[in-house]
Amino acid sequence: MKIAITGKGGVGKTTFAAILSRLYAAEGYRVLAVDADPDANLALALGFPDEIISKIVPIAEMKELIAERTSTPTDSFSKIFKLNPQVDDIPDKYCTCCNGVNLLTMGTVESGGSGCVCPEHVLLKRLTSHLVLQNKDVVVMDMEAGIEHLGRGTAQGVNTFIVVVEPGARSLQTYHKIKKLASDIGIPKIYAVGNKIKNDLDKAYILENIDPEACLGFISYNVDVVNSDRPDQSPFMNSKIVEEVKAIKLCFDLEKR
Ligand SMILES: Nc1ncnc2c1ncn2[C@@H]1O[C@H](COP(=O)(O)OP(=O)(O)OP(=O)(O)O)[C@@H](O)[C@H]1O
Repeated sequence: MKIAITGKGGVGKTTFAAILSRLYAAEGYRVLAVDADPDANLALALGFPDEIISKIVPIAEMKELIAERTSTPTDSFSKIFKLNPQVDDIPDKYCTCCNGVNLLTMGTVESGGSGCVCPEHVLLKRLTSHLVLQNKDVVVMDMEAGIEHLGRGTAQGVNTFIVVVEPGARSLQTYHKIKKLASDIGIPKIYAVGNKIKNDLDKAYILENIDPEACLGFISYNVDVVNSDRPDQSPFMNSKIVEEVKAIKLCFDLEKR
């Protein structure tokens, strides 16, 4: 199963992706968590210690690897390069494992843009679409905020989108844009998780503005989660949010059965 966690900026994608990854790992799944959001720090949210985080090099910054796989020189990338670089060995060789979760950090393609075709981008795109899955494998991708990445095809090969929404009009607007784009790339149904919920009115507002059957559940606004966004902390240490994500995961697993 390859799940992309998407949504507007700051809604809680990284928090949710980290807890979901840890929950699948605790059940014995081989979990590959992919940090595809240049603004996120999925390693931190997963509870990786500082000494491990400081050694992580994003794939997009591995100039020699990109040059070797796309057959371009490292110093000045030529305009001619391989569009089908070998990527099958990359997850095993370059991911960092901690707390039962294998993490692959994609990084930023500086020269990006919606139509970007450069060696770095070609490698990342091929990598996400070729993450090979076996029976008990789950790939959880923490996506860049918004919808531009869908246009760039970063989510190729993903079979499920979970959109994190908060009770606000802009976040729900993003949900509808993602729904449309997902359907354009052949994903008929997307799911939603309501985050930062303060009361029943928040829940009702979300349910009125999305397809109610797409809603997997809600996560309460929790000030301890804000405080867990610090080194050597993780939202996974907060039992209340973990229980809420467990209930959401159960609903999702039943849907997918
Ligand atoms: N349920 C919650 N209650 C309170 N704060 C939360 C909750 N979920 C997430 N947050 C806080 O909201 C902020 C944004 O969360 P997070 O980084 O997970 O969002 P994101 O969607 O990945 O953001 P970005 O788009 O910037 O990558 C963080 O400070 C996080 O601690």
